[in-house]
Amino acid sequence: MTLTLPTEEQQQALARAVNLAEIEALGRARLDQNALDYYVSGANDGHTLRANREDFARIRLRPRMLVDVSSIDTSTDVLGLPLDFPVGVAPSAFHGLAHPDAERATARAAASVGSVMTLSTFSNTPIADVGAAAGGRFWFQLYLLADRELSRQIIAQAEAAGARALVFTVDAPYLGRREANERRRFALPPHLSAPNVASRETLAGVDTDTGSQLTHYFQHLVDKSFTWADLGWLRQQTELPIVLKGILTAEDAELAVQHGCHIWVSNHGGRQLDTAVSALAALPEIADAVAGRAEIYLDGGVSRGTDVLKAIALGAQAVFLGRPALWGLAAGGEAGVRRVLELLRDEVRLALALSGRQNLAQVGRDLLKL
Ligand SMILES: Cc1cc2nc3c(=O)[nH]c(=O)nc-3n(C[C@H](O)[C@H](O)[C@H](O)COP(=O)(O)O)c2cc1C
Ligand SMILES: CCCCC(=O)C(=O)O
Repeated sequence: MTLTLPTEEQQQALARAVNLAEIEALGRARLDQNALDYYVSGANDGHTLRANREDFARIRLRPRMLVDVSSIDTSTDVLGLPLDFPVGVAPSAFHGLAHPDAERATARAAASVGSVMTLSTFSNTPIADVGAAAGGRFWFQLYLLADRELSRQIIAQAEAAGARALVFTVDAPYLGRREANERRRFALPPHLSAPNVASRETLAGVDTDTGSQLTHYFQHLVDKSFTWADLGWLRQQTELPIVLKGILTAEDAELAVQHGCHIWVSNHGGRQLDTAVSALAALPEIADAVAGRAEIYLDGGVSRGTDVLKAIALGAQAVFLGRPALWGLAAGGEAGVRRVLELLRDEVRLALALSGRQNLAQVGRDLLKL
């Protein structure tokens, strides 16, 4: 289905939305079943998908009183890039399923509020075009392809387009089973392609007889044999900082540091190994193991300003939004993603003030009732 643009009425509803849940409802209403299945799905029974949210809600805060909170500073920086607030956009494939402006809209929105967008290898928009829209505020997410030469070219394109970091996703040698996508045979609509990795013809040639076209497509392209021992190859391909996305244990965090990488704690939004630990629950052991030797980020289940503070209290430098950004994009393109980021920015500011903290440096484990 080719998407229409949001109506005047839908744009007004977006402007009136008071939280991310309301924007999710607006975004969902604009999507067809194919796209909706793809966005909402977790792997298998969705235990990890739910745990990401539940673990944020479970932790209680220990606010301090009678602190001068007349001025609040939400700023931070990630790998030297200043952020107005500690929230970026996680990589997700195929923004063209949500809005005709696709990844360009997401990039512009993130840049306009001093955030950062992570662009997926499987974008519907060429890397260079997103780089131009992002004004330097983008990181590039790499899926390492079995075709190393193609991977090398993709990394070079990301560098040339101004990416500030390479986010290497390590939790998906195979895609997890998103069963709704298999049942209804998820496929990219004919007007969309994945220009960084393959032509539309290649995509169309992938078997769709048995389940999700996406899974077959991915399985056929991605390198499943890559190990820690191969990271040296990746290091040789780029000067950019490398962030390993999908780390869930202290053991892997230690290896990441030894290999000179930064760490993105994530279970891929519950879409890979079901019953894997929630992102928030994985964070403390990782922060303890890393002990300041690398930067740590987190995604999975973030939907409130208090969630952001909890992740920071447990050792994250910043958090990233997967589905919430997609709901914003579906609800209103660039304006929708911007609205999501602005709402969260304002929630972070208020949560800091009501916690008796003036800035993020004052957010530590003593904010939490553990
Ligand atoms: C529709 C969708 C597509 C995704 N595509 C990618 C991708 O291309 N590369 C990647 O590393 N992660 C991908 N992810 C995972 C996100 O980067 C992120 O880890 C996850 O969505 C965070 O959880 P949240 O949705 O609860 O915020 C995708 C997630 C979703 C929902
Ligand atoms: C073919 C792109 C896979 C994107 C992905 O990582 C996901 O759907 O979770």
